[in-house]
Amino acid sequence: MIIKHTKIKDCIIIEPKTFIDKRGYFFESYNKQLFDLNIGYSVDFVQDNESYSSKNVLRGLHFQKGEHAQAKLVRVVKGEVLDVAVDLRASSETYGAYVSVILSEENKRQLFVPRGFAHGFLVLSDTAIFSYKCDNYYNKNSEGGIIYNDPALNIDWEISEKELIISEKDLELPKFNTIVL
Ligand SMILES: Cc1cn([C@H]2C[C@H](O)[C@@H](COP(=O)(O)OP(=O)(O)O[C@H]3O[C@H](C)C(=O)[C@H](O)[C@H]3O)O2)c(=O)[nH]c1=O
Repeated sequence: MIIKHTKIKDCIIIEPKTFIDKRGYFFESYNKQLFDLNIGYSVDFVQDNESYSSKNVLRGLHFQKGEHAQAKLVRVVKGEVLDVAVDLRASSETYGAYVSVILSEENKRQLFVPRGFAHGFLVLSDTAIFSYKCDNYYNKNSEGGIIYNDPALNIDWEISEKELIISEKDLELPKFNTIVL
């Protein structure tokens, strides 16, 4: 497992060791002992999610508020996405900053998004299967979000608005400077 730090403390890129032979490949997509050792603390994931999306679908930017906040370990099983995490931790020196990472079935890269972040992704390939672990259960009443194109975040999604496929719910998300965690 290779760990790569990003410009945001605690938001970590993980590249698992892949074993390739004439049959194909194998890699451990999650190993608690290795993960916790590299993250530096114990993360107890309790829920796995999977979504399937077509090209130009953008899901996000989402978070859960308060005690229902979720840390996520995200990866792409099929296809390729531009994955974005925004630091919403009020005491963080990178508050309001974001990291964007290409996650794909090819690079098998994973991104650990700690609690206190908004998360979203844009599908770059024809289709994408997105799979992730959460360390807290889904709680509909604590869902929050930020509109993906908020100038205050200035996220470069590298796509024009007219090409985007995005839910009505996500189009109505508030701006960064109005959110309450
Ligand atoms: C997240 C979630 C959703 N649902 C139900 C609620 C809706 O009826 C349906 C679709 O939910 P939603 O449109 O919120 O799905 P996404 O837009 O993929 O949401 C996710 O998108 C970004 C990328 C994230 O990081 C979050 O994990 C999550 O918010 O699944 C559940 O039953 N359990 C869940 O954990």
